[in-house]
Amino acid sequence: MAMADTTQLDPGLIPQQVLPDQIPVIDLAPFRHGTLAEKAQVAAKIGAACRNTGFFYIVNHGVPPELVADVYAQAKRFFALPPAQKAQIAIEKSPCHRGWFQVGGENLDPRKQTQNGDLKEGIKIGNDLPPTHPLVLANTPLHGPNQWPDLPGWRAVMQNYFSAMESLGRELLHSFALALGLTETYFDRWLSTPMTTLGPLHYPPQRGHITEAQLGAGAHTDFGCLTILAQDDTGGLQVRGKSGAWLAAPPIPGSFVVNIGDMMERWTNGVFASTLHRVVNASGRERYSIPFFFDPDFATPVECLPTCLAPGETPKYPPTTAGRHLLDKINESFAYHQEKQGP
Ligand SMILES: O=C(O)CCC(=O)C(=O)O
Ligand SMILES: [Fe+2]
Repeated sequence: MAMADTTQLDPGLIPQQVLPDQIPVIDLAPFRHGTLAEKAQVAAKIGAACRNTGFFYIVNHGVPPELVADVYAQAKRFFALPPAQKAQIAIEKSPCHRGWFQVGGENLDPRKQTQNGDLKEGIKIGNDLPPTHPLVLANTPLHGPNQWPDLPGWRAVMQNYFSAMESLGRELLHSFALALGLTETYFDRWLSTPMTTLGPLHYPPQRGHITEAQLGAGAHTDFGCLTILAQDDTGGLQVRGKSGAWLAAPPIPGSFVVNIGDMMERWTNGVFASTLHRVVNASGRERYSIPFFFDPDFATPVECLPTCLAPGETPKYPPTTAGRHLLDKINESFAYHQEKQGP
């Protein structure tokens, strides 16, 4: 392929093939429909993955494949618009971090990517709260209305997917609670108005000599509690294994990739791992992915969970809140957001 010939990967960017125990494929059906014992077995597998690389695939998750296909179709429809039309919903116009960001608008590895941000564009879609919602009236950062493009049918598809993923996120938090020795519904008290974000991404093909100075997505850990990712068949997602080697996390049809973010690592005092990952799109093709970030209510206290402190141990992190934690992380990655400090 002529295009691939012009692409040269820095040797450090070539991943190892993943072994099944490094990023396991977990069948969620027995968790969704099974007996208590079957649920406990699935939770134990999820707990083992969260304590290891913090990454796993889920299958039989209950989200219809047609809905996932519709979201890809609508995301591609938006990204194919002329830039001026996309800019009508530019994220810079939003008081609550919603809308389109252009290629380079997010920089997930500012230490290595000193000249350019990530080689991807994206859209941030959150919980669409009206101006009269008490949290919006109280000027709570990151809460408010979405910016919707003027594309018939677009909003309905995104909202359907958003709801399906929110339900799945709640279910996964149930499994996390069981895996941590807590009651299944332990986290539910902090999920009244969870800070959830659907963020379709488009990675243009990357050519030439590819180095860490600009990747599709620079090496980073996710900010929040948990991420549920749909990736297309292009490949390019890499996860840093416990040994320090970069592992390929290839597409598996019908699956989602689930991973732990920094907030969950902090909440569990490091019991669950928030692991570096990155996207190297050397395919010569466009790549699309659809991450969904699931975080609890803004005011949630994030301090060492009761089951995560061994006798004699002290917490590794001072207490914070979910909102403060997310604002700090967003400010590190989105230059435009830095003046929006929050409380
Ligand atoms: O596109 C992907 O496969 C991963 C994206 C990602 O890691 C992120 O947006 O946090
Ligand atoms: Fe990520």
